[in-house]
Amino acid sequence: MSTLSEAYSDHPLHLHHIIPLDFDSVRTLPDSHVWDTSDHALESDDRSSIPTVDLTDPDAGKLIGHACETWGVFQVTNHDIPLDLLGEVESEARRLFSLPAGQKLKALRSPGGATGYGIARISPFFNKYMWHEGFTIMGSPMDHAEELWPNDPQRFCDVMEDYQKKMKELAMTLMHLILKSLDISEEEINEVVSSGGASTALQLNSYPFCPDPNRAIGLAPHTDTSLLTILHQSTKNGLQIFKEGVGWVLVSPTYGSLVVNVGDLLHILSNAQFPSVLHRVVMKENQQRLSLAYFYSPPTDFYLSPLPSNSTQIPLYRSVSVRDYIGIKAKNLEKALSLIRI
Ligand SMILES: O=C(O)CCC(=O)C(=O)O
Ligand SMILES: [Fe+2]
Repeated sequence: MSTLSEAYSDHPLHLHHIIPLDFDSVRTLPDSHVWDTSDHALESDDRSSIPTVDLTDPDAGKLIGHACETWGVFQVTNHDIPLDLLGEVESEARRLFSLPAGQKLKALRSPGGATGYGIARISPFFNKYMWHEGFTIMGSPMDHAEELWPNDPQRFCDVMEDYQKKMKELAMTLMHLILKSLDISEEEINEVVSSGGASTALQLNSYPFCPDPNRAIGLAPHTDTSLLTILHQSTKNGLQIFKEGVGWVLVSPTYGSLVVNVGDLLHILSNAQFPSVLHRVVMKENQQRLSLAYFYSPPTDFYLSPLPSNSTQIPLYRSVSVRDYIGIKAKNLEKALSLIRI
């Protein structure tokens, strides 16, 4: 079975699309990082209507299905992820990003690699750089942790592995509820969501203190490639989602709740019933912001097509393997979905 790492190795990046700026060394915003931010403050005050679903609610499945259909994003509470663990992962991420730039570069993602330290994978599609540094983990981060902390790599690994295990369970629970809401049979659900096979990645994101936040962007607008993404944000604002007919809506961090968003693969599976939500990170606060994004997808050799419960409808997308879709997205970014549209 091919892995997510192999899927990314087919699309190597240039080093200038991997190496972050040494954010501590600059006192003014370099021209390379200046964006047109004129619409960043144009936020809808519809924020209170992003649905929040209590996972212990007997109607959780229906509410989640409705949220996926109307918003493509919701917040989830009572998710069983210990708040202490969320705090520990955040503090380990903070410890990592606080290292001197030279130290972080020891764990730099390789050009054909998928894991390690580097800037956002969407960077090659933009002519300016984002005010962002990230660290990608798939399974054990031991190799990179040894480069960062030769004397004490274990603590980081233990926390990250525990978090990925719990996130995977939560992602599977959510996927079951979501697919059930589409009237998919248990058998078909188990084909998509099986504990043995999944492609997952944990992305630690840091948006460092910025000398001129009003002219910078944290993360440019994009959709996630995953089936779904589960996001924890630190206490700082910045994440906005785009809702058709409404505009950009701020998703304020709420203590203890996680943000769940539909990605491209679930959009395809739902035959476009669920929007793959466009989102971005704007620089709203004059302090570092952290987020932890967990991406959940089927195995890379899994073929996705709109699910049979939608067979009364005309399928809007052709069948595509996860690996091939990752390739199409790596080359075409936001045009990827239109390229597999029937
Ligand atoms: O930092 C955030 O709130 C969003 C991160 C994100 O969109 C991503 O990692 O794909
Ligand atoms: Fe994202």
